[in-house]
Amino acid sequence: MACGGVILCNSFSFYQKRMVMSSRMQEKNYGASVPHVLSVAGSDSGAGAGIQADLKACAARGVYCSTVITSVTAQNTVGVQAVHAVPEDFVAQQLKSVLSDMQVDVVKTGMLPSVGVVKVLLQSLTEFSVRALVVDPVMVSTSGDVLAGPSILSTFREELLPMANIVTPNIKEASALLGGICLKTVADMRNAAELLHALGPRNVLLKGGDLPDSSDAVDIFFNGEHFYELRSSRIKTRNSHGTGCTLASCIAAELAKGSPMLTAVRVAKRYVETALEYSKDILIGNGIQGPFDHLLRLKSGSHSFHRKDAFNPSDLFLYAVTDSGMNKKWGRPMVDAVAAAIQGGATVVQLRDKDAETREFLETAKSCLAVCRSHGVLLLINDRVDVALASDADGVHVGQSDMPATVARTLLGPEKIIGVSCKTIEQAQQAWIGGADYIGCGGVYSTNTKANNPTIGLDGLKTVCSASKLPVVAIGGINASNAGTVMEMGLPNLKGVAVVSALFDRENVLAETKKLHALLMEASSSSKTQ
Ligand SMILES: Nc1ncnc2c1ncn2[C@@H]1O[C@H](COP(=O)(O)OP(=O)(O)O)[C@@H](O)[C@H]1O
Ligand SMILES: Cc1ncc(COP(=O)(O)O)c(N)n1
Ligand SMILES: [Mg+2]
Repeated sequence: MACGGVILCNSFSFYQKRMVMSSRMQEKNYGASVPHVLSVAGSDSGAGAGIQADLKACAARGVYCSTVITSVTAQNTVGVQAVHAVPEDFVAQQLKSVLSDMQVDVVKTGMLPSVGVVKVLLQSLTEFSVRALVVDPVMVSTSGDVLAGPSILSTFREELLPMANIVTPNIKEASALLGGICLKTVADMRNAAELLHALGPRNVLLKGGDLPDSSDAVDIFFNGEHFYELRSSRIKTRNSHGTGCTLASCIAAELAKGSPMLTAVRVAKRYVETALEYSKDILIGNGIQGPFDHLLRLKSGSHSFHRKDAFNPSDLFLYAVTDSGMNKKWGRPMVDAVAAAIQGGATVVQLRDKDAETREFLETAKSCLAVCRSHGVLLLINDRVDVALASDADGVHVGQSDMPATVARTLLGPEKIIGVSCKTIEQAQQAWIGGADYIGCGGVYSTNTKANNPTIGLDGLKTVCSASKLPVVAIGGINASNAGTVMEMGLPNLKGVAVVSALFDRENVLAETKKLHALLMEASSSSKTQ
């Protein structure tokens, strides 16, 4: 029986090395090491598969990925146009550079174009210990182009597979490794997985993405004792280029985080399925097989929806905060009220609904967002970071007992807008440190929309505005009778007023918004001339 996986051969020295290294680093206070996968694979210029897929998969799974490039392919969604192998001694140099310096947890292999490259890799693995080796025995691209010829097969079988903690062939690769046997059914796949296991890898995952006539995507996992049939529905999409590379990288990433093998495989399969489902309609390239979006960020067709500019403090000028109770009372859907406020001159809308069920809130957010986007007006969501993310609204507004701005910023990313309700200088300072874009300051006057909310008055507003490093919108009991007074004070950083009842607890939202807008225009021009 062969060695049976890197972990058994080298685990002691790995842990020893890691302990010495990390204590040295900690002494110097450089911080904690992170899970790390080294991908040894080919470059795909179209970036759907190969090294590029591995980098994206590891990034998506929260694992650092270093890369040793074995081959450079000129490739796109049509196929592989040319292959340029990296000289073997240069592959060796890359391996040495990475492994002699960085603490690699798991090595994942993809395209290994020659016997020499496999030998160089195996040599490095004897010099530098890692916890696990994931082998994706890439041979032929889905487009049918050869990435590693049949001369590689015996080295794979006799030298690489025995070192692997897991090998992840697709149907064609399994067939080639087993001398050309025919794989047509799940039963054939089980049989092949067992035969492959006998070659020495600790675990086998035989991927069935290309199994003919299967309505499910079925993979067979075999650990030498048990078979597991991993099934998911087959997603109808052309965008499946790089699924194999991604699956293997994700397995490596999960192993690097410390997951057991079967868990890593299950997570990886679920991840590929999720990414394919998300990306099923995106269009990149004109060939038959497109790449998918590993980071679940590319929104198909949504670019026409995007607002023109980043946050501009003058957007706070007339800030409409909705109230579902008021709109119900007046018998109008939220989206109509929002449309009327925008037509009347509202410059930003905040969707505030403390009672709605999540599904209903999300639907409302999506329909209001469509209206806001078509008018170039920002839509913020009160409190619910999840709803802001799910609807792709422009940001959130959080109160002092909601999610802290700094946590919301981590979840929402750098470009979403975050507003924080503040009553004091300290809270305003904290909002700034937490990465907020503006603060809402109040209640300036007393209001029915918020119970037990002490007012800070115009003096409190002035105190906070003077100290704030962020633009401020005044809130709380503001209406047509007092908005002028607030704006005419000409307070530093005060960019506008936020209004609830004065717009939405009225019969005619359009008329009320227009009135308030006109009044604010007049007040701000008179404060400028003072
Ligand atoms: N259309 C699909 N829907 C869902 N999962 C898929 C689909 N195509 C492939 N997969 C999954 O993606 C992974 C990679 O499989 P496969 O495409 O067979 O590998 P390769 O890219 O190496 O040919 C497997 O887990 C497989 O089940
Ligand atoms: C550099 C490189 N590595 C691997 C693959 C396999 O990916 P797929 O099976 O999705 O074509 C590829 N096409 N190119
Ligand atoms: Mg493949």
